[in-house]
Amino acid sequence: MAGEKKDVRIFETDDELADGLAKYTVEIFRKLTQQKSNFTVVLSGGYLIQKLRKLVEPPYVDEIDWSKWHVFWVDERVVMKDDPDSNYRLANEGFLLKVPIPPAQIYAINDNLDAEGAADDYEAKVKELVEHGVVDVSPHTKFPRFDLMLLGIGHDGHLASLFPNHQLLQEKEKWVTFIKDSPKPPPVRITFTFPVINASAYIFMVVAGTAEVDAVKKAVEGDSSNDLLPVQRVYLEDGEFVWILDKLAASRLN
Ligand SMILES: O=C(O)[C@H](O)[C@@H](O)[C@H](O)[C@H](O)COP(=O)(O)O
Repeated sequence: MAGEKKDVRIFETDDELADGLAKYTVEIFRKLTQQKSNFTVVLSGGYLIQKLRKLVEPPYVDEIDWSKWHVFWVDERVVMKDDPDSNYRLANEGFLLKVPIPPAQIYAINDNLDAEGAADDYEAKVKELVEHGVVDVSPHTKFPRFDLMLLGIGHDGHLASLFPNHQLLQEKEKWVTFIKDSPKPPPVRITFTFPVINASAYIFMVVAGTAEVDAVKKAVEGDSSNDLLPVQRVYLEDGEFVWILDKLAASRLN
């Protein structure tokens, strides 16, 4: 994670973090939609969704033109959309149902397909949206360039479904791929690859509580080991990576 601008914002309480996350999301939305009419947002699963709770309340909810939003998932579990493990379901119930984003602009995975089929289908969908000018494209790498990725990490430093020491960390061609042996259950998932993540305009990495303190310290402060965590392998070619932490997640930072 060298190269790009690194920004660390620390909040005292969970409510202040949710407030800050809503405020920065509004700021980025306003900034980017001065030039264009679409705002492409990528969500992870995990507790990120619950941290978006202030964005769906006044004043923030009224500061966004939700008709401009197009919503994607950085990773998804290969389960039915109504399964308790579905990241779509989590986001839908905790966030999307509370805001007027046109349903056709919410891109869930096809839950009738197996992992490989769902990954190919999702990549084809993103390609179509690139062709129609909905999703931008990186002028350097030709990978899709999403406006804002709202992500979380695991205690092992994974992001999306890109886990330590897994061969998917090496994927350089595909936009979307699949995994059948995820160490975090459930095992079968699809995920965006590093080249897609690295093409993003903004990433907000939201971490709260003590579970990921070591991963946060290693990623934010760096270390001399060659054993990079997945989150340390993010290298935004032309973007901004913002850590949004509560004071517990930041408690081991110098
Ligand atoms: O499907 C998933 O498991 C998530 O999308 C995953 O990428 C998540 O963002 C991190 O694992 C952090 O999860 P927690 O917030 O639960 O720690």
